[in-house]
Amino acid sequence: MACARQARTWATARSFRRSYATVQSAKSPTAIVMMNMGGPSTVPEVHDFLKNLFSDGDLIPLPFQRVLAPLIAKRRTPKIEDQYTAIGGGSPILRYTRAQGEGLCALLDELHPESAPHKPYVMFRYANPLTNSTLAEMHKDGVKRAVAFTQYPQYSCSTTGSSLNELYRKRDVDGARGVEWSVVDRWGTHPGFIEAVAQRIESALQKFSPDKRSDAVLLFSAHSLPMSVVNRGDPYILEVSASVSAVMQRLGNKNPYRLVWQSQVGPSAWMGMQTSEALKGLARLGRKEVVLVPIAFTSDHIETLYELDLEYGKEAEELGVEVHRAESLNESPVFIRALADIVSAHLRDYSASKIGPASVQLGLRCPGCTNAVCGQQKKWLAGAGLS
Ligand SMILES: C=CC1=C(C)c2cc3[nH]c(cc4nc(cc5[nH]c(cc1n2)c(C)c5CCC(=O)O)C(CCC(=O)O)=C4C)c(C)c3C=C
Ligand SMILES: [Fe+2]
Ligand SMILES: [Fe+2]
Repeated sequence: MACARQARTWATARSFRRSYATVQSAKSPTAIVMMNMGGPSTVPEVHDFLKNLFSDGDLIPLPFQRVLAPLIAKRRTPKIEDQYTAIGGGSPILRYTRAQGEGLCALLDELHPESAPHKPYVMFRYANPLTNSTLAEMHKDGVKRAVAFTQYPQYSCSTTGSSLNELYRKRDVDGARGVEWSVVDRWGTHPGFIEAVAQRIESALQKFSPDKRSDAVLLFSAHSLPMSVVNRGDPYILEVSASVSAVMQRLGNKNPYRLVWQSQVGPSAWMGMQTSEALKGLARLGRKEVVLVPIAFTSDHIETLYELDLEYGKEAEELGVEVHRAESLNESPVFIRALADIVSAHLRDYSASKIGPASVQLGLRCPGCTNAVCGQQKKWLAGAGLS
């Protein structure tokens, strides 16, 4: 009985807090915070991007991280600079994320007028705009309600988890403090996302001559994960697999397919099979028509434009394999509509108290997790992120 009474009191307090915040934020925008890793927009920004990336203990825990991270970044910079030069002089992720955010907020104003106006903010983990500068912008705009919206469709502690941990560390900074936060932390099987990917695959299939089309192998390719992360119970592999299954179902399972993994870094064991090995293996088995499908990242980046297109493209040519890559989602209107639907449903269900500020799944730490910040971040978000 006492428990039920306590739960009712909490529910009333939360509902009061929400309506109070809504009245307070009558004139300030609802912030839709587009979280992602980011990328260097120009070649001279590569070094700082890598330094930030190797300094992130949630992604790559290193002994003596503060000392080692700058050294590793410096050593790796020339190679990665060459890759960004080869794809046109920088990462297009900021441009695409801004376009996606603007498109989705324009739709959201119609889909969920109760929380309008909606304003997109980009919050990158390793490249500008970084967390602090985004929070400063939100503070300037007087934001009181914000949705932290991960742009990774499938959840991993090394990606979305890292961005949320960083937000938690900055919870007392102006722009974050006193803001009512909620989180969209994964959406890898949302029908709109699946539809957008399926349409990209259908366009790629059209590039084969009709007699070869149904033989083409759909090779879904996602960024790999170190086995140490997989083995502590990270949900990413499962969630990417679920996306692939949903896309195949939408396509009516008309083509054979495999899910393979790319972009492993360093000498430790990573999730396989590697994409380049799979291409070689398929060629050996006489499968000479392949569609490469990026499934875990929605905008172009070095893994699509350099690794898939240039590196594997050349490899495929040598192997005599006809490869077409499914275009990244980038500014696909079907995809932008999906983003708007995802946030609109979240805002509706949250304001009706049907869901909490974070998903039930986000509340569960990986069974093998030893990162204390993950636990603190989840507790903070479960309390509506109010400091
Ligand atoms: C869903 C996507 C990604 C996961 C999961 C991921 C995990 C992960 N990555 C590293 C190490 C590096 N990743 C690097 C670049 C990079 N990573 C992703 C995406 C995921 N990473 C992207 C899209 C990019 C490229 C960014 C771009 O603008 O193109 C790099 C830097 C490049 C390099 O030095 O090779 C490193 C390092 C780890 C260790 C990891 C899981 C723990
Ligand atoms: Fe990565
Ligand atoms: Fe985890």
